[in-house]
Amino acid sequence: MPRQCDICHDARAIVRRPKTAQSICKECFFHVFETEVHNTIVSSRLFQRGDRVGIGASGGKDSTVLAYVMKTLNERYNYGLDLYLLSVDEGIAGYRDDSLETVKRNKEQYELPLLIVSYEQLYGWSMDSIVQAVGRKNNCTFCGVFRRQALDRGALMLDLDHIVTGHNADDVAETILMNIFRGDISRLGRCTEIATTGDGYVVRSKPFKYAYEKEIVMYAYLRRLDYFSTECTYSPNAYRGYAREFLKSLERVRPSAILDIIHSGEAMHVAADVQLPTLDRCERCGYISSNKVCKACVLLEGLERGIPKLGVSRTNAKHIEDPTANRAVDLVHFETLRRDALELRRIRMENKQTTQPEPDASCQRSACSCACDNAADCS
Ligand SMILES: Nc1ncnc2c1ncn2[C@@H]1O[C@H](COP(=O)(O)OP(=O)(O)OP(=O)(O)O)[C@@H](O)[C@H]1O
Repeated sequence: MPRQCDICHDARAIVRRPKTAQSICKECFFHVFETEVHNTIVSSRLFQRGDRVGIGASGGKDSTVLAYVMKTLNERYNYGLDLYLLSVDEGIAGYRDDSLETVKRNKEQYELPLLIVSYEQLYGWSMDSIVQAVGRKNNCTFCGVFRRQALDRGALMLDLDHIVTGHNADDVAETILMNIFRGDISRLGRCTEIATTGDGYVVRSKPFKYAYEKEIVMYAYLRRLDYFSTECTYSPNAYRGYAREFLKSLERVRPSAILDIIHSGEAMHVAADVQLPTLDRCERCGYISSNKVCKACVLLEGLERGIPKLGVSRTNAKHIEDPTANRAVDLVHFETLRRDALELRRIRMENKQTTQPEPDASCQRSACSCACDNAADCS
């Protein structure tokens, strides 16, 4: 006889939750998955009403589920967020161009505005051309550093308050393990935080911090979401690969290992007398950096001078030229982007004020979209 759902005791169970070992039906699975993400958002106070939130959208399963769930929760619980899709085109033919087609379909399906920024446009180099210059060995370093900054640049172009990414519990646990193995305590502290200030202007957070990758895949499958599932054509990050293997082997014996590692990481504290790197702004492009020149600028200089290894290791980074020297590709300074964003905001506020409807004195509703600025559905 088919097993009944452990939650509603009515429908047939079709999912066994790795997190709790419960066997549950499809509707209960959707409900618990979405409610857990909502609880994470509320208990961490991730957003404020009116926030402009960009969803880092790669077209893969995590960010596609994130876009769907963020839209659903925003409507269900009336968060009052303005949601956007923000994608980075790294310039990887046969991979990112195809996954961005998925994001363009998601834009229509979820009715969310989309901005795509590309490495070519921002840095003058696509990943395909970087790999030609660097080879396959260290290309992930370039991609990771450039993507992080590209998302922050895109966020300023859209005047966002916040970026959410689809990093899930498995990703967080892997990163904790990697930072422990490397003894990188400053990163260890940051990687367990659910929200960070990224470039110093835009908050960045991981609403899926406690969501298991397996459940995200199940959710995407059961909701029949449109996502892209091919792996990147270039070599995967080898070190993360080891941490992932190790985590998977722990999860096989003890499924709670993923959450256990996250909670242990959260409980670790750096002793007060340990000196951590201080963050300042890059002298060239204004991006947040613990050195005079940020990693992206050093990597770019290496590419332009034909010494692509410059910046790949920490010691090489010291051999850069005069930090103020002109280069072939000048990144738009972050302060310029920031000023443009503030100007955009000013114009938007002005437009909002001139197009506001007159307050409706007779309106008695608590949820109201007339000028009393409550919420939706005031008739
Ligand atoms: N090209 C991109 N454009 C926008 N956001 C991105 C891009 N690549 C990654 N991200 C963001 O960073 C998160 C983690 O990226 P990662 O490369 O680890 O991919 P992933 O675990 O395969 O996620 P996904 O399934 O969403 O591709 C993604 O969920 C997404 O929010």
